[in-house]
Amino acid sequence: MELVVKDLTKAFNDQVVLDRVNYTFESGKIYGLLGRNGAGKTTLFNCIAKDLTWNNGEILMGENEQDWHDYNPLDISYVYATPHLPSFLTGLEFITYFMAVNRERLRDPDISAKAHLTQVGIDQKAQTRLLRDYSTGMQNKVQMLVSLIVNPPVLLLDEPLTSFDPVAAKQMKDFILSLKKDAIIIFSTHILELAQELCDEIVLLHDHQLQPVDSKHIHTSYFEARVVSMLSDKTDSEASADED
Ligand SMILES: Nc1ncnc2c1ncn2[C@@H]1O[C@H](COP(=O)(O)OP(=O)(O)OP(=O)(O)O)[C@@H](O)[C@H]1O
Repeated sequence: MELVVKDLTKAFNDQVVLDRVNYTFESGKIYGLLGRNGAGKTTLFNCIAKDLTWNNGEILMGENEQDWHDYNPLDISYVYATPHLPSFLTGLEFITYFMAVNRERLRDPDISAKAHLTQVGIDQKAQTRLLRDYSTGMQNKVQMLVSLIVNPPVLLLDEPLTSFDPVAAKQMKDFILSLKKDAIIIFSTHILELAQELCDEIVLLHDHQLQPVDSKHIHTSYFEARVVSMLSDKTDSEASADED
């Protein structure tokens, strides 16, 4: 499966955020999306999820070029940086409702809502509390859970894991890795170590465009210097000097 972004342009009034962006994402890979504050990472995710309309270009999905087609927003699971949850429901009510509505898309229909919540560390007592009384980390776990209990061809994670305790973060990382075989996973982060640990490819959103970082640099000691250079508009020779 491929997710293809073709000549995508998105502007808010006269502010161009994405300018003829092109990229092909493939299933079986985890992509790390890096960029400076305000570069447009969330905007790109919102376009892919069809939460936003765009000015020009196309976003398509398909097995290969002959098969590229428009897609249903339900094909995209999107974990927002700030949880969007119905605060008036308990964790258990929400997951039970979500599973009923998405019954045909569940990864494992035999796992109960209670078991799912327990799996991500929301204990039985917390399960019957209102979501508005959950901590940010707990809300993020529930948000992540709803994206992971369905079987999405594309999973977008906007700055995930930042609010998780070390045990939950490890659990979620393992969960994300277990989904990689069948999905296109793109996550945005400012934590370079996390990108190095999880990602097969690193893509920078810089100067309104997507630029790959050569994968031979990902696991090197100078990765941080290379990314900082690329995001600071240094020339290649200046970047190499920083790496020495
Ligand atoms: N709904 C909107 N209306 C107007 N401008 C917007 C809107 N959403 C985003 N922007 C602007 O678009 C630019 C890109 O924002 P975006 O949130 O996509 O950046 P980001 O890369 O996710 O940033 P960060 O790393 O800080 O989270 C910013 O200048 C932002 O102010």
